[in-house]
Amino acid sequence: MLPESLDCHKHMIEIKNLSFSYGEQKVISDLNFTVRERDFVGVIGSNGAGKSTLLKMIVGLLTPSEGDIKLFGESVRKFRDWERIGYVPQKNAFNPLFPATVREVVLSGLYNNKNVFRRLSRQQQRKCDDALEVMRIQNIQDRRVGMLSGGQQQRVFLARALINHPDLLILDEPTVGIDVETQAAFFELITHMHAHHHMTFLMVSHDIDMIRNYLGHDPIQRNGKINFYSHHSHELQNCAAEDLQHSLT
Ligand SMILES: Nc1ncnc2c1ncn2[C@@H]1O[C@H](COP(=O)(O)OP(=O)(O)OP(=O)(O)O)[C@@H](O)[C@H]1O
Repeated sequence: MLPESLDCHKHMIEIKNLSFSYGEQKVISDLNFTVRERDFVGVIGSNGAGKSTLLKMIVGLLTPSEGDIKLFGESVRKFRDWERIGYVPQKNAFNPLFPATVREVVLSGLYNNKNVFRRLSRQQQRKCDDALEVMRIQNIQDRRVGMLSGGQQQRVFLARALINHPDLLILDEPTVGIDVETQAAFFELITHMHAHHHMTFLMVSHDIDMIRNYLGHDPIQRNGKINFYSHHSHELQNCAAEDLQHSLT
């Protein structure tokens, strides 16, 4: 562990004494956990362990029964800067009749209450082109999303999450329904983003091999049936070296 003075990595997510129950069923109990800038945290656990519930609390879709979550230093209850966070929920599926095209869905990642009715700028269209290219879906951008395969739809959701260049990407089993080849390419892409673009990741996955290969064999923390694996950049490199590397990439 580095001394406090060298820990220059900001806290992206701070979880304190967090508990959550659905009625009588307690799903998360007294969880304390911190995700720092540039960490890659993998969350593994059996079905029903509470992983999705945890992510939903982090992105403000569920309210904790007890405790608090801070995002970029601010309580999730007051947090408004959602553009800094990309979130891909589990088991997305569009109704086949859903009328939007791939491009429209990806662009919708840019909308907030303020600009939903504004004309999109050239820069925003470029961001969309970049996100489509990264997920290799430029060739299907004019197709209706409801008509695509599950794996193609998942790529659309990922492109939508990436369009704002978020600082923090939260992914709930992002490769479910994606073929093995695309899964490998996807993991390569996100590990590249982590290593070279200094993004922070929190990812639920059932792919224990991928998690262990990238984050090590032993969980750094357990809560009930949930195991947390992490690549702590702040423990592996000192900040000056990292900043130099950042300025060179
Ligand atoms: N809306 C809900 N109302 C009541 N109980 C729920 C609700 N959503 C989830 N649960 C229950 O809470 C528990 C945790 O569910 P959650 O979806 O967080 O688990 P998970 O670890 O993500 O599981 P999986 O790996 O199967 O996706 C399960 O027992 C589930 O049945």
